[in-house]
Amino acid sequence: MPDPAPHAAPRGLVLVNLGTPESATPDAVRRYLREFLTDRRVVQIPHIVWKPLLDLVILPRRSPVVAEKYAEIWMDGGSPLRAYTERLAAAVQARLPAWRVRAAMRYGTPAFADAVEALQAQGVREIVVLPLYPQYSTTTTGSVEDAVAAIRARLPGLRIDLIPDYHRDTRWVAAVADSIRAHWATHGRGDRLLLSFHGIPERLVRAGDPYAAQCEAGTQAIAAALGLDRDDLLLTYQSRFGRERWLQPYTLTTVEQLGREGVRTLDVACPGFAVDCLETLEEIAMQNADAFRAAGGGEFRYIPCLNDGAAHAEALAAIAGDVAA
Ligand SMILES: C=CC1=C(C)c2cc3[nH]c(cc4nc(cc5[nH]c(cc1n2)c(C)c5CCC(=O)O)C(CCC(=O)O)=C4C)c(C)c3C=C
Ligand SMILES: [Fe+2]
Ligand SMILES: [Fe+2]
Repeated sequence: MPDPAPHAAPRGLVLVNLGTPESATPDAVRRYLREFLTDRRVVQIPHIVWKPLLDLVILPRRSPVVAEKYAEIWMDGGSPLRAYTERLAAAVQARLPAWRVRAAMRYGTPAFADAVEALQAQGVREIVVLPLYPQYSTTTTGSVEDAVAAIRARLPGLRIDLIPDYHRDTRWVAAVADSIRAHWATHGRGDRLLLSFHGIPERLVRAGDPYAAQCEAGTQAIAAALGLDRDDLLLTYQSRFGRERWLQPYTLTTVEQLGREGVRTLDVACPGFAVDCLETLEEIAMQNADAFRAAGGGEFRYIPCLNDGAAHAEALAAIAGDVAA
């Protein structure tokens, strides 16, 4: 391939994460949850039933409780999910000088459509969209695909490619394995290693969502990269919402069981989350850690997400570069 012409239009890369409230207040949490939980990719209950339930019961009850949880993890740069995603985009930009890299959120700000339009205004004609979900799910990546379809219809002159998943990409797997090894180098290897992924309803997997299979395949790849057998790792699912049966085993039930068994040191990583957020910093590192100890367990050692670390930025830059090659 010849080098691109010196005045070739720059390529765009949009790293898309879920979204998060603007502030740790009940009002901001309510606005965020309302947008998120009315996406039909996320909740499939007919709106005629779901909207009144959401507005009259779920949001009034949940928003103040969840706002307090956000307040416990809030950072100087705002919500951890947004702050880390923006730092990650800057770290990827540093590795792709010929590109224009932006962070965007599927719900809330910086809005995905605004990021794409800003790139277009900078002269970008080809955009790679990288949802920050290593494993594909209709509930997450599928929703970003909907947003891409809407933009394509509105801006037909743009070429937009989307990376559906990277759960077995060797560079990403190596970055996760290295982060676990680095934790062991500092703290020593724990008695057990558990990988906790965000859950989804089992119903969606039965209907064809590949998410669970990708969590399993990624776990096998991470085990192999660590030189372990698959049986040396536990894979569990967290963050259940609602009454339906979600993917099993549940993280909370498992850590309580491990605590009852008297496990002294438990290492926990969350490789489905690109960056730390409410579901890792509060649910795992606080709630699940407390539950483990209350059940009789010893030390619960949370291994942070890849966040804006060099290995992560390099892996994502390489994954995006492959699409454009
Ligand atoms: C309604 C059901 C939900 C599905 C399905 C779901 C799938 C899903 N979510 C993530 C990643 C994240 N979820 C986060 C928060 C969060 N998720 C749900 C519900 C569902 N998620 C809710 C209601 C919330 C908000 C918190 C709460 O009210 O309990 C976050 C963190 C956001 C933050 O601001 O820090 C992430 C990230 C994945 C990967 C996924 C499916 C695979
Ligand atoms: Fe979620
Ligand atoms: Fe949660």
